[in-house]
Amino acid sequence: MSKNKQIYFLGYSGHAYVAMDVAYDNGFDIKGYFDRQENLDNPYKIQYFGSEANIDLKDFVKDCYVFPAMGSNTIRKRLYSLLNQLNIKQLVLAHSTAFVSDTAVIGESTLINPNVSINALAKIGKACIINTGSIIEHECHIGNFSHIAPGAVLAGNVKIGENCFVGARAVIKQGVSIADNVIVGAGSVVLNNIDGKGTWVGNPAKQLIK
Ligand SMILES: CC(=O)SCCNC(=O)CCNC(=O)[C@H](O)C(C)(C)COP(=O)(O)OP(=O)(O)OC[C@H]1O[C@@H](n2cnc3c(N)ncnc32)[C@H](O)[C@@H]1OP(=O)(O)O
Repeated sequence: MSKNKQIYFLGYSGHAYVAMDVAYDNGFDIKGYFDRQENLDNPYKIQYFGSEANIDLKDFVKDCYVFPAMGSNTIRKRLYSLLNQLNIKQLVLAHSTAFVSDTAVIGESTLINPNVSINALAKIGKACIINTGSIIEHECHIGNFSHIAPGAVLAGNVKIGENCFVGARAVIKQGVSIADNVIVGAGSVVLNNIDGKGTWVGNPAKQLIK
């Protein structure tokens, strides 16, 4: 099979399983995975090659793609940066049931899961997760390493910073801007801008102070 259809994964747990389904949906041959520890369940019956930190990764993967598939924004950012430094081939993985406008711009190593809609002129950063069934409306911007969880809705012109997490089924009102490093709880409804980092929950969303 051509190297253009061969891919290695960094990480092999719940989030990676979903990303692997998207890779298979795109006709990729998964060559195996790197992780700190071997996944002994190995539900996809793929080969383990050890930790990416312990080998000459670029030489090992040659001209194949590598996808950072960790649910943690922080770890995904670190792995993305490693791939970038080593000049290893990265790509956008988008499931065939997702709608992505031709006018949308998507950064490399971003995962777009089944039944997502990404509408006109949206801009999505690098190594983001646009999770199952979420809706990213026209002209939304999402910063690098952010995760939009299943079923979340970003109405038109919403801006989300870097390293954010928008919980499952959260709704962000049109035109709202959210700063870097913000967490929005599952099912929360954000009606106003969020200017500093922190966790916001409820309808209307309020900052969670513990
Ligand atoms: C494929 C996937 O699985 S992707 C992952 C999808 N997962 C999600 O979307 C989950 C998102 N996470 C949440 O919503 C979490 O509850 C968080 C991050 C907002 C808060 O978590 P924690 O900091 O652990 O808060 P904790 O559970 O201690 O709750 C603190 C308070 O906030 C309230 N609260 C927590 N989450 C929410 C929420 N989503 N909406 C409203 N209130 C909430 C709690 O009821 C509690 O209130 P109390 O103090 O009056 O009892």
